Amino acid sequence: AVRAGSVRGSCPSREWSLLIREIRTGSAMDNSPRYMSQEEAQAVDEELFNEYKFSVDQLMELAGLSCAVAITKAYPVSSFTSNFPTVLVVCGPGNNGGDGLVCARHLKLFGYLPAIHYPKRPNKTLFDNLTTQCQKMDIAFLSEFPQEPKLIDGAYNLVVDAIFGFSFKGAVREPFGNILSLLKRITIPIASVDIPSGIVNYFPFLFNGLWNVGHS
Ligand SMILES: NC(=O)C1=CN([C@@H]2O[C@H](COP(=O)(O)OP(=O)(O)OC[C@H]3O[C@@H](n4cnc5c(N)ncnc54)[C@H](OP(=O)(O)O)[C@@H]3O)[C@@H](O)[C@H]2O)[C@H](O)CC1
Repeated sequence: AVRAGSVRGSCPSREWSLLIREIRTGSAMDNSPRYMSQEEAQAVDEELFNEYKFSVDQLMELAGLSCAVAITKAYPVSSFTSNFPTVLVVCGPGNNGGDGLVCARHLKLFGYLPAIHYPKRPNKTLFDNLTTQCQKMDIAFLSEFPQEPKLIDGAYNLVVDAIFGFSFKGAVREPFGNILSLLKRITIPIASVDIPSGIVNYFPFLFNGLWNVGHS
């Protein structure tokens, strides 16, 4: 459901080589994620929607909850050095962003202090409702993204990247280009929902048709 890592320009080579090995083998280590092709993922989607009658709301709730649970294991509140377990959740314009809204809600229930940046909101009831639910839980929405990496490092313990999932393509458009370039320069960890945003641009030859099956 969630990948710990980053889209940093100077990511440690060991992290990248592990990632590449996982992608190539699909099972490099115990507990490593499995991967399927984009076509296989679409076929699973079709089956879940058409044959098993799941709704997108259901799948998104499971995805967001799974991400929040994964974060409690990878980044427990007790591991933070700050007294305030703040987390910045950055949500994109598609369903990956919806996963992030659900994740933020569950993080709050798990004792974290999430804040959300959601700069491009789709005009759909599903996303309006998820936004309302977060607001009703007193989760702050930041209208502006902090423009200095040190401001993010100083105010938060973790960033949840729910910007782009498997429908990202092409050169990144604003305001997300600016956001990704700032996230490359922060030092706190980034937990990515489904796949690290922007990583396709780093390894297009690897990501041609390969996607994490753990996203839902
Ligand atoms: N399959 C499942 O079981 C579930 C998956 N979930 C999650 O949903 C995402 C995939 O969601 P989708 O909406 O298809 O895609 P994204 O979240 O990646 O967002 C697509 C939008 O992003 C914008 N976009 C695309 N490329 C760029 C770019 N280069 N620059 C800027 N913006 C870009 C674009 O929006 P526009 O408004 O700009 O047109 C796309 O529409 C999957 O990864 C899972 O995380 C669900 O939770 C349900 C279950």
